[in-house]
Amino acid sequence: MPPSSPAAPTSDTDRLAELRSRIDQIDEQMHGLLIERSNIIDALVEAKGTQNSGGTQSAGPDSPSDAPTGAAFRPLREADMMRRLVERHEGSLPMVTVEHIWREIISTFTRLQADYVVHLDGSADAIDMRDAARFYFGFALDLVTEEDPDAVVAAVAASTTDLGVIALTRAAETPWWRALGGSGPHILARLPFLLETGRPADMPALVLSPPVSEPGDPDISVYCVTWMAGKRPDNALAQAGIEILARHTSEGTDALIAVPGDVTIDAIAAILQDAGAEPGPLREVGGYAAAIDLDDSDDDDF
Ligand SMILES: O=C(O)C(=O)C[C@]1(C(=O)O)C=C[C@@H](O)C=C1
Repeated sequence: MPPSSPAAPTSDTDRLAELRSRIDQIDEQMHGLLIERSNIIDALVEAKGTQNSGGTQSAGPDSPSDAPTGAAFRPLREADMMRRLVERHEGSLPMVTVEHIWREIISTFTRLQADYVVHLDGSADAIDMRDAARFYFGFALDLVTEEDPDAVVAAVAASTTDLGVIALTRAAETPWWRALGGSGPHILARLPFLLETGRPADMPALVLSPPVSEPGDPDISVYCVTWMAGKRPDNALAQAGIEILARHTSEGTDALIAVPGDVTIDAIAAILQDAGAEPGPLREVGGYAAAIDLDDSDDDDF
């Protein structure tokens, strides 16, 4: 028998090798771009002044800052970036996967600017809460589970750097939001940001932070308000696009409401008054970027 010679490459194996080589090139480009992005973040950290505020250590990518986390976070900028990703996206890669990759990148670069931990609401389902926190803040971050929403608020209030995540429960056990606002914690974001039926990490939650240095003008402002027990101004509020995020009723009703940015505080008070709810003073306690509903999109690629 003649010695067998190696099989000549078939056109299929050629094609496979060519595609893998193209994937390697793309991976190299992506890696190079991430390295370039991290170099830009180093310069941005200096420009933003989020470096170590006066300690002996110099802060840089290897030594996260002890500057307030609020100085590092730019939630509205993050929302703009996410909107552009949604607009540009096409093809078979699920949009929520793109969101996840970018959340990991942004969280990592935030972590280079401020050293913080995230306090989680232990009264919520532990797996759902952890999924939401990991999806939004990445896998490198320290998570601390607190007993309940009040303990999360207290932990964020006791720190200049830490964040909190509280599950949104319409009928709340306590009016935990009373301690928000002013120099206390603020609501910074609402999760999830991209809405899609069946998406992973879909537990509705609010993110708390120390006051951010440039809060900007959020699409949705969040207010605390009280009204008379037994009154249900839900429909009147809904007609103005106002959502009751959570409420707690004892002698009166304490509510946390989400209000479109163009509705004034006087207009909210008037709606409640007209509905016979006799509201107390309204206090703004934060705001967030409006979510993007992928199910509503005209684009079939989602
Ligand atoms: O733009 C900034 O101010 C940044 O710090 C950069 C960056 C990012 O990685 O793109 C990180 C954190 C902010 O929340 C927003 C964006």
